[in-house]
Amino acid sequence: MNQMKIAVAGADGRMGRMLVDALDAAPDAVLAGALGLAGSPAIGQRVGQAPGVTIEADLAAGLAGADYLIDFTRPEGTLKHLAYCAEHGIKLIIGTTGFDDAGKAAIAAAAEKAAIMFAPNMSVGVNVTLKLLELAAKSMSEGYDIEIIEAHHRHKVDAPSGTALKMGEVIADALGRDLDECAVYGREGVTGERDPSTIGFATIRGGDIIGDHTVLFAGTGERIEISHKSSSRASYASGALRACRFLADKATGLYDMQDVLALKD
Ligand SMILES: NC(=O)C1=CN([C@@H]2O[C@H](COP(=O)(O)OP(=O)(O)OC[C@H]3O[C@@H](n4cnc5c(N)ncnc54)[C@H](OP(=O)(O)O)[C@@H]3O)[C@@H](O)[C@H]2O)C=CC1
Ligand SMILES: O=C(O)C1=N[C@H](C(=O)O)C[C@H](O)C1
Repeated sequence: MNQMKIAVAGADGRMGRMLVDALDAAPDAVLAGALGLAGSPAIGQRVGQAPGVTIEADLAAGLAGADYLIDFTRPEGTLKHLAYCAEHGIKLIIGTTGFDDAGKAAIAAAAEKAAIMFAPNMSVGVNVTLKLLELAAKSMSEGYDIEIIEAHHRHKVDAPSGTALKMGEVIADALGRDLDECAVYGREGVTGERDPSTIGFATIRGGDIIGDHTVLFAGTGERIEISHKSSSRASYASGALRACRFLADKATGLYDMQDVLALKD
């Protein structure tokens, strides 16, 4: 079998370790390289079951044998990796969240030179939930207040989560609204009555919560809650491998998990 040669960025991180394990278990893929942050004690450490793979800070060394890079790091790290992958035609699977508009534009531009998967949540369940939210928002466009509540572990550095923001975008699009104009990120003090055109966000951080998202449609006399709860990071890792398989025959272009799961209209 022709195995996919996949490198992992942030190989010593929570998702990086999970991805290395998933690659070790995948019959159609092999860990072909590993990247770490320069200065980290992880540099030079051996990872995975494939012989000779060590965590490298130097991109040329870490990516020498790879056709794919899976990157769950930080926006500044991903953008550095992005430039290298675009230049060398390495397919890039981006799970990192917290990009600003300039970062997102750089990803779109790089997709003209390499195939890129960019999704704030690679789990099948969350991506099906996005589809359910589109339907719910269209059916409850009047008379329902929409609030998005997310909870994550104490180490998470960005808020709201990339998934919560994506949920907001999907709902705003379905309602013909612009999320930048209607999002309310937290409330404090005398806020006045709720504006029905807004989409509210609430963020919880604590302990080892892997990732919970609930969208509340609160009407008169009833409320609907659509929730997804992660109980293992394995679902993100298996989604990332599925994304690699999807990119196998793509040379360029920007894709998301809705493409992988054929959930686009
Ligand atoms: N799309 C999805 O399905 C999912 C997305 N995520 C996202 O993935 C990202 C990583 O999450 P998680 O694994 O929990 O985070 P961790 O902090 O556990 O891991 C991050 C890794 O990236 C490395 N890193 C940090 N900064 C840089 C940099 N500037 N350049 C290169 N490498 C860097 C870290 O190195 P060091 O340890 O030395 O700091 C570490 O190895 C987050 O943005 C998170 O939101 C998470 C889960 C699922
Ligand atoms: O940082 C995390 O852990 C997660 N981040 C992603 C996000 O910001 O949505 C995906 C998942 O919720 C876990």
